[in-house]
Amino acid sequence: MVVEVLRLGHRGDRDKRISTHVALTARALGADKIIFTVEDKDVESSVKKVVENWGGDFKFTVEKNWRRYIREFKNRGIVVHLTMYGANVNEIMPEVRELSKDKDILVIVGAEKVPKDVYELADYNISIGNQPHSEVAALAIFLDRLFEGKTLYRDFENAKIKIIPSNDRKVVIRNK
Ligand SMILES: C[S@@+](CC[C@H](N)C(=O)[O-])C[C@H]1O[C@@H](n2cnc3c(N)ncnc32)[C@H](O)[C@@H]1O
Repeated sequence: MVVEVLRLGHRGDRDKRISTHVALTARALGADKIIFTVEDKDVESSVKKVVENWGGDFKFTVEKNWRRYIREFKNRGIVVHLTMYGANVNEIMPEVRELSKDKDILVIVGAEKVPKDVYELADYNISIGNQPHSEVAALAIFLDRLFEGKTLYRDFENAKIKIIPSNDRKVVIRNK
């Protein structure tokens, strides 16, 4: 299964930090690729620097024609839109996990108001509770439920920096 995250919208300076966090959270919690719908070279270079230092093969792309991307994705996988209006993640996740055994997943998270047709394009509109919070939190919980915690142990290939988990000190390995 390949997991991709579509970051729908990005309001320039205002969203630089949170959009970067969406991408880093996607990578750290098991997604393979992030797709932005708006170009931002600063965000792109921050994410690429993390990949260069911390390893793995996480992809960063920009797709301005995101509706076409979603439609084409549906030929190979399922589309999940995270929204506070959706069906509760607790009820819907077993079904999504079952489908993920032989299908890829595209997870959509918004920045500002999400256009109405996204709700129709998505196969699943899923809420992480029905209170407004953050796309970073919503994405983190969704991915953690999808992978059932396993990606928290993931090793990233070709990492220049690696942490050895420790309860009482910082242990960092740097590969030249
Ligand atoms: C700050 S919110 C803006 C939402 C916007 N007001 C709207 O009506 O779509 C940004 C994104 O966070 C995610 N989000 C926020 N709260 C959520 C929740 N309770 N469940 C799932 N996703 C949520 C959604 O992906 C949303 O598009």
